[in-house]
Amino acid sequence: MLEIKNLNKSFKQNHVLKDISFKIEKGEIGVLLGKSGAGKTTLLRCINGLEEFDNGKIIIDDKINNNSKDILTLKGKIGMVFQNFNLFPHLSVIENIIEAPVNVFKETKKEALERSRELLDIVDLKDKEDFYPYELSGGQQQRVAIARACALMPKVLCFDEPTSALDKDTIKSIVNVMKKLKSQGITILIITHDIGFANEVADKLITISKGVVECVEEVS
Ligand SMILES: Nc1ncnc2c1ncn2[C@@H]1O[C@H](COP(=O)(O)OP(=O)(O)OP(=O)(O)O)[C@@H](O)[C@H]1O
Repeated sequence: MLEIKNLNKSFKQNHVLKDISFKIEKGEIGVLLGKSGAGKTTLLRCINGLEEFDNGKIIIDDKINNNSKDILTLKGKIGMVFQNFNLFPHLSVIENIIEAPVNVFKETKKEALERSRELLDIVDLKDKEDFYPYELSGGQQQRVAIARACALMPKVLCFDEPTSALDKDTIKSIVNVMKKLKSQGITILIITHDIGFANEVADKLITISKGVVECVEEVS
């Protein structure tokens, strides 16, 4: 579950996020819509702890982040898949996925490898574990990035424009992966300008206009 309560964020005099509040239940997909400059990326960066916010709360299950100093309480609970995937070019697919669990979270390699292979199965890339990012298509790299973010077992997974630069069939495979993750109880938040994709995956459409939540719509 991800809940944002009365979150405010300014860059100097520019009040970019104004009293943002909404909630996405466990295993739901929320999509953030809004014109360029509305504040979507800034909100995602606040949720991920990449940006400090002025006041308000970010709640993930039973953990509360009142401001960025509390982000440690949420560490590992939020995963992020970036628009450019951010894979390590010199590491193979499986090495990319186990890197953070082993080096940052000090899991044993055996443990990390086991879960990574399960994740590669979910993203349908079982046969690509020894490939390097440059040997993969854009959609395959996207799926590796998703598996890597999931390797830390996040409660909430955020995506910034996951379908930009992908063709229709590849988008379909990303939709399938998202639905599988959702069925495992992961809460997902996506920024997209792709309305067709939004309608296909979203349980909730959250529209932001000039830093204000304009409407929250349940999708049946
Ligand atoms: N680091 C920063 N310093 C100052 N102002 C910023 C910074 N980052 C974003 N802004 C401002 O915050 C506002 C919202 O930007 P943001 O990138 O969140 O919009 P967006 O909805 O994600 O837009 P897009 O769809 O074009 O990516 C803009 O007015 C932008 O100029």
